[in-house]
Amino acid sequence: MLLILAATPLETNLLRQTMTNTEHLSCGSIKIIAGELEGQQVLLCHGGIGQVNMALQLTRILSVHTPLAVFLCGCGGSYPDSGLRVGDLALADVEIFGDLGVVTTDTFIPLSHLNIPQDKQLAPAIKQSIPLDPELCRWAQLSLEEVACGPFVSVNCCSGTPAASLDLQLRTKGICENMEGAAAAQVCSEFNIPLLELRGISNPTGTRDPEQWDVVRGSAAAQSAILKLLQRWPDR
Ligand SMILES: O=C(O)c1cccc(C(=O)CC[C@H]2O[C@@H](n3cnc4c(=O)[nH]cnc43)[C@H](O)[C@@H]2O)c1
Repeated sequence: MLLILAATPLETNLLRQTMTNTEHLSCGSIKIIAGELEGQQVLLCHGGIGQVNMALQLTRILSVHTPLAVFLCGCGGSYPDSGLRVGDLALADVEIFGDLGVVTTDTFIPLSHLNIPQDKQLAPAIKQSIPLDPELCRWAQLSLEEVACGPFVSVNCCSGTPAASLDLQLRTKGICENMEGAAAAQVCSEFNIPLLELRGISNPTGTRDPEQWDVVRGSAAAQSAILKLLQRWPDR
């Protein structure tokens, strides 16, 4: 069984319409839809917007269910030099906690670069970035015709100005910004479950001009790619 996850129901419309033999389950306060998609047994659910929502809900689900892999999908913002446009598809090879650190007058210091004493016996280590399963990522890249693969950046504070967007791009070399991926990557790594993250571009980062945003188009691109991957998923 595979777990398909998105932040919001808007990002799973197409998948939910395509699902067959559905059954509604609950896991605490989370609603899970169990069913079939492209011949695969799947669970589909929504983690909510933001890293805390996603970490909490995914932890709840993985405490009860053990999927072969988690497919995280949704929309995201493209960084200026990524070459990505609205409707394009992006695949994460690593997830970076983009705003975990300290803003000073002239720079940003990642939390991992501060000399914070750590005792890994007593507390979890600081993680600034989390690589996603390389085998799954490579398989997805080969299975999809047009997809840009690169670092994704998860933020609590989105890049709403050109300066913020450029700064994050330069610091992280990221191609796509979002608000949940790094949290999902950390939870999946804790549970030893491979994560694949695919996002359709809904907007360029650095602007809040509604003319340049299309969440429906971005979300549709990611969902179409998920359906394609399910058709090609090898029986394991
Ligand atoms: O109104 C704004 O300025 C604004 C800025 C960033 C995101 C939003 C959203 O309503 C979408 C949040 C949702 O979509 C993902 N997402 C899409 N584009 C971006 C982005 O440029 N930066 C960060 N997250 C983005 C995100 O994963 C959320 O789930 C509104």
